[in-house]
Amino acid sequence: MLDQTTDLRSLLKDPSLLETRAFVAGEWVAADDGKTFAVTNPARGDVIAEVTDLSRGEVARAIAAAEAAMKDWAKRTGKERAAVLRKWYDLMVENADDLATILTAEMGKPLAEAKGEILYGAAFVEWFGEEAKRIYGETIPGHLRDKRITVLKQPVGVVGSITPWNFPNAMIARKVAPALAAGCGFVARPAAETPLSALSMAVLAERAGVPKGLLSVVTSSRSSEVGKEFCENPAVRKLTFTGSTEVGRILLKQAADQVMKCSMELGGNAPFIVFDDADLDAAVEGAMMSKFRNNGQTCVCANRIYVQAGVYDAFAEKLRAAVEKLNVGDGLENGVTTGPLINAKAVEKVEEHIKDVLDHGGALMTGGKRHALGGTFFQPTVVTGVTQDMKVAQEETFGPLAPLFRFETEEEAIQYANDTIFGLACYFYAQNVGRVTRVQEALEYGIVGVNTGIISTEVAPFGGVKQSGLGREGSHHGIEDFLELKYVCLSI
Ligand SMILES: NC(=O)C1=CN([C@@H]2O[C@H](COP(=O)(O)OP(=O)(O)OC[C@H]3O[C@@H](n4cnc5c(N)ncnc54)[C@H](O)[C@@H]3O)[C@@H](O)[C@H]2O)C=CC1
Ligand SMILES: O=C(O)[C@H](O)CS(=O)(=O)O
Repeated sequence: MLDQTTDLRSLLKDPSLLETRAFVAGEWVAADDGKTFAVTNPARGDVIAEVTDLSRGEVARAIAAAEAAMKDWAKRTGKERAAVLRKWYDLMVENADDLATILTAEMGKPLAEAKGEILYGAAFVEWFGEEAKRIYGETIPGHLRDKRITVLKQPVGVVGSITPWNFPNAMIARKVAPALAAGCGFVARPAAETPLSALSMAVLAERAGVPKGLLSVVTSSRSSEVGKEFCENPAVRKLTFTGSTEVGRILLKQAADQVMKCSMELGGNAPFIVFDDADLDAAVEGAMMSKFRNNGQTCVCANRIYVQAGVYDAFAEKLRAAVEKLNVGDGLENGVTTGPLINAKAVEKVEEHIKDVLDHGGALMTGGKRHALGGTFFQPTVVTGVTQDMKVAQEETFGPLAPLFRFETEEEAIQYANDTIFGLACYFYAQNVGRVTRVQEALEYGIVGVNTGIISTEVAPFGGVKQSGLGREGSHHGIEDFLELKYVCLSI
């Protein structure tokens, strides 16, 4: 357990994994002006570390080092790059327990979920290490007898990465792995709430043999300053961002001045549809996993649960029973299924959505209030009688609130589900093959879970349509965004 007297290092098998200095140009550094920012444990509010707080000028140094280091790195063979990534993967797996403890300490998710995230993040490093050996170009039959056409795939250049607090390991891994596999340099700016996970990844990257300067982790509380450096520094040729659509828009506007390649993994508003031919027990299990994973703090969480009229009451009752079995507590405690929310603002968002439902005719089925543990703990909540005009239908709650909407027909469900500016993930439960085919084709989303509430894997393309983002991460598609195509026309 963490508290004022128990230092996080004392919980680790390898205390050297807890780094609080920034990793810049291959060196562990304090800020030039000595500034630091505090990292707190969300379960208790205790400060668990003071981390280097870099300014924009120091970020520029990291970018310059990445540009210099990638000259040799890009010349290495795919197999050579693969060997380094494989070693990094092996070290992540060997140290998974410590990485998970660090992650739970700064983010709050239960240790079992944190361990799952570490292995999920490591899987991207393993996957793209393998992809490094398969960056194939092509030859194209010439358009004239004396012309020979080839297409080369080359690294895009230095990559700037900005990631959120909710998956402080996997969101970086999902970006850095394809970037290094492609031959790029990489500068990561993790969320100020959760920098320790990124720093622990860098400790292991150094041990794995990632060349000095190729990878930097620029910890900073000044997110907009770092974003501007990424968008304005001519050495940066690619920006990869995971976070809210609001911030994604800001970054896209900033990146436009340099016509910079951007990958955007943004907000969601996932519908979860239960048809009357669904396996209800399976649907409840899927809803629980989709809605309450990471305490509802994921961009692919079920944000709206639509249930066909004929099974609405039965589903609602089963869901209530399952929700009331959740065990809310400190993520470092064994058996806890649901940790704290990341901060007070997150609690206020959940309360605002619940109040709006109740003020407009909805009803509380279970939960609804701050948890007796205090702080940012909140009761897992189910509300019923929710309609499309309520806030929770249009905004991402990002917390443990399951709002139930009733619908009559398949057409109505599809219309409601698509009635949003977002298009990241959606889910539905049905068994009729005609319905499954029609619905999966009609839903306007980048990811569709059919009879499952969990879709996260390194082998599939993760990403959204509409205002949920640009590009895809993971799968063999995921490396393309870190490569440029070069067309060579040879006249003989
Ligand atoms: N599509 C996806 O895969 C994911 C989307 N999200 C979305 O992000 C939101 C929650 O995560 P948050 O971290 O609160 O999102 P956020 O968008 O506020 O912050 C994300 C990251 O951007 C940084 N940032 C904020 N303003 C910036 C600026 N002007 N310039 C540069 N960097 C800036 C933050 O410090 C953080 O590191 C939700 O909307 C959620 O759906 C979160 C995780 C995954
Ligand atoms: O940040 C997120 O919410 C993640 O992208 C969700 S997932 O990759 O773990 O599904």
